[in-house]
Amino acid sequence: MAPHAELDNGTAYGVGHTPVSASKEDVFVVDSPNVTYTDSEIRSKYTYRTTSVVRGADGKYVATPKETLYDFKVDRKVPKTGMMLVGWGGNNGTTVTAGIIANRRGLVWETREGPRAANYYGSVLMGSTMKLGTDANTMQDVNIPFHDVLPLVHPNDLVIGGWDISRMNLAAAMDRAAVLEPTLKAQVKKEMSQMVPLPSIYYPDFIAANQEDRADNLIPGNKACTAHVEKIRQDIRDFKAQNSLDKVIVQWTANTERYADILPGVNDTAENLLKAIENGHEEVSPSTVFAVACILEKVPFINGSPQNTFVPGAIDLASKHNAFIGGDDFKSGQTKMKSALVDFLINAGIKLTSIASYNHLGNNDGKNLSSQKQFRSKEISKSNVVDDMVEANTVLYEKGEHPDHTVVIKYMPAVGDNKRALDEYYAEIFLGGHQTISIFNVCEDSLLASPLIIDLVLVTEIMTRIQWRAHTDDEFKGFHSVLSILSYMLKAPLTPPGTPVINALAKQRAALTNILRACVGLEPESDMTLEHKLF
Ligand SMILES: NC(=O)c1ccc[n+]([C@@H]2O[C@H](COP(=O)([O-])OP(=O)(O)OC[C@H]3O[C@@H](n4cnc5c(N)ncnc54)[C@H](O)[C@@H]3O)[C@@H](O)[C@H]2O)c1
Ligand SMILES: O=P([O-])([O-])O[C@@H]1[C@@H](O)[C@H](O)[C@@H](O)[C@H](O)[C@@H]1O
Repeated sequence: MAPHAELDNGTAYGVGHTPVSASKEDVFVVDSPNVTYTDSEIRSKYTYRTTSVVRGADGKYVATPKETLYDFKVDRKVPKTGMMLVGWGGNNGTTVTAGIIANRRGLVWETREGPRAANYYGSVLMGSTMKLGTDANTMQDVNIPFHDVLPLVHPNDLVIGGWDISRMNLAAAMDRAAVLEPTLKAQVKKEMSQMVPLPSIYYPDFIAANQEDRADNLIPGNKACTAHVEKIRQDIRDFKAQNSLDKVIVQWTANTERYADILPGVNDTAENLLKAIENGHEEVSPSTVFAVACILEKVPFINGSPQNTFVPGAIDLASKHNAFIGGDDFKSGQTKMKSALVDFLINAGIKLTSIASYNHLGNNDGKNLSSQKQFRSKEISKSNVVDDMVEANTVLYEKGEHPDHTVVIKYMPAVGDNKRALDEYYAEIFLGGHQTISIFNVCEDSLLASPLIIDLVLVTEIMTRIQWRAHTDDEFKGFHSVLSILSYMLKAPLTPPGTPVINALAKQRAALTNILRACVGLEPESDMTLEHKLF
C-alpha cells in the first residue's frame, strides 16, 4: 500500500491508495488521500470553506474566503439500538411501532385500492437519495440512497419500548388510534398486544384536562421530584439491559404541554433546575423531568412536541453532561409545506404579505390542543417557521416587517387523524399585482409523523458515533449537545444558544446532507455542475 502522509498530529491519511477496509455492505468507497478506512472507523480530513464578511467604515462589505481544516472520525460499528417513546400508546407511537414491525416482516395487506406493501415513505433517510457525484464516463449524476452515506442503524433493527399514562397495550392503543387498515393491524396485533407501556409521570396542569380519562398508568406523585428522575433513569437502564442494547434514544411523542414559565432561580440554570426538581417545584413539566433523566443517563432526548421542554436549565445541564438533546415539534405536514413554499416565494423575490394557516383534525392530539394553553404551544411553533426567510430578504422587507400570519386549529372528531389543512398565501408581485395561493392539504398526521420519528432516531444515533477536532488539535470531541442538525424534521429547531435558527427546508436538508458527507470526506453537494457548462 502506498505510504501514508504523516500529518503533524500523527493522523495518517492514505496517499493515492485504494481504501482497503471499506466493508462489503458499503455502497461506495471514497478514494482520497484525505479519507482512511479501518475496520473500526472512517477518518476524514475536511476543508470547511466559508466566507468571512466585515463591513467597512464606508458601509461596503469586505468578503474574505476562509478555510478551516477539521478531522472527522466515524465509529463504523452499528450498535444495537433501542427507541423509547414517551407517549408510546398514542397515535404516533402505535403507528411507528406497527410500521417498523410491518417493514421488518415485509408485510403486504389488502386495501380497497389493492395490496399494499410496507415501506418507509416520508423518511428522508429511508425514502430519499443524495447525489454522490458525476459518472466519470457518462457525466450523468450518480445518486445513492440517503441511508447509505454512512453506516447508519436500520429502522427494522430498532428495539422499541416506552412509557404512557394510559395502560392500554399497543394493539388496543392502535385500534384506539384508528390510523391503520384493519388488514394490516390484524397481522401485527399479536406482537403488539404483548407490548405494554411503562407507567409514566402525570402532572395534570401541563396537558388538557380532557386527557384525564386516559391517565390510568401512573408513577405516584403529581409534581416533579428526584424520585421521578431516578425512576425514569432506572427504566432506561432496565430496558437497555433486558434487550442487550448498546444504545438507547428517547423521544417525546406524548401530548403537547403548556409552556413552562422561565423562572430565575428555578429553571434558569442546571443547578437551579435540579434543585427545583428536588424541591418539587410545580413549574417543572413532565417533559423536562424526562429530559433531565435522559441527560443524567447520557441518553439522547428528542422533543417531538412544541412545548419549551428545554428550559435554559435543561440546556445548561445537557451541555455540562455532553448529552445530546434536540427538538422541537415534528414538522410533518402543514408546516413542512409552509417552510418550503415560503422559501420558494421569498427567494423568488415575491413579497409574501399574509399567510392564513387553518386546520382541523379529530385525533387525541387535536383534542388536547382544543385547550387554549396547549394550543398556544403549537401556535408558537407553527408561526415562527417563516422568521429566518423573511429577515434574510432586506430587499422585500424593512427591518421588523413581516407577513401577517395566523394559525388556527380546530378539533373536529369526525375526521380523526386525517387532518384537513387549508392555507392561503397572499403576495405582492410585479407592478402592483398579487398572487394568491390556496392549498387544501389532507395530512394523515401519524403516517406523516412516524417516518420523522425514525429519521430523528437514526440521525441522533449516528451523531453519537461522530467526533471532530480542529486539525491542529489532539483531542476529538462530539458535536454540541444541542443537535441543530435535526432541524429538517422539526418545526421549531432548537439550536445552541446564540446561534441562528434556520427554518428554510432546503437549507435544513442541505445542512443534514453535507455534514454527513463531510464525515466521509465528500464535498458539499454542489448544483453548479460546471462540468456541464464549461466545455
Ligand atoms: N403529525 C403529527 O402527528 C404530529 C406533528 C407534530 C407534532 N406532533 C406532536 O406529537 C405528539 C403526539 O402526537 P399524537 O398524535 O401521537 O398524540 P396522541 O394524543 O395520540 O398521543 C400522545 C400520547 O401521550 C400520552 N401521554 C400524555 N402525557 C404523557 C406523559 N406525561 N407520559 C407519557 N405519556 C403521556 C397519552 O396518553 C397519549 O397516548 C403531540 O404532542 C403532537 O402535538 C404530532
Ligand atoms: O406539522 P404540521 O402539519 O404543520 O402541524 C400539525 C398541526 O397542523 C396539527 O394541528 C397538530 O395536531 C399536529 O400535532 C401537527 O403539529
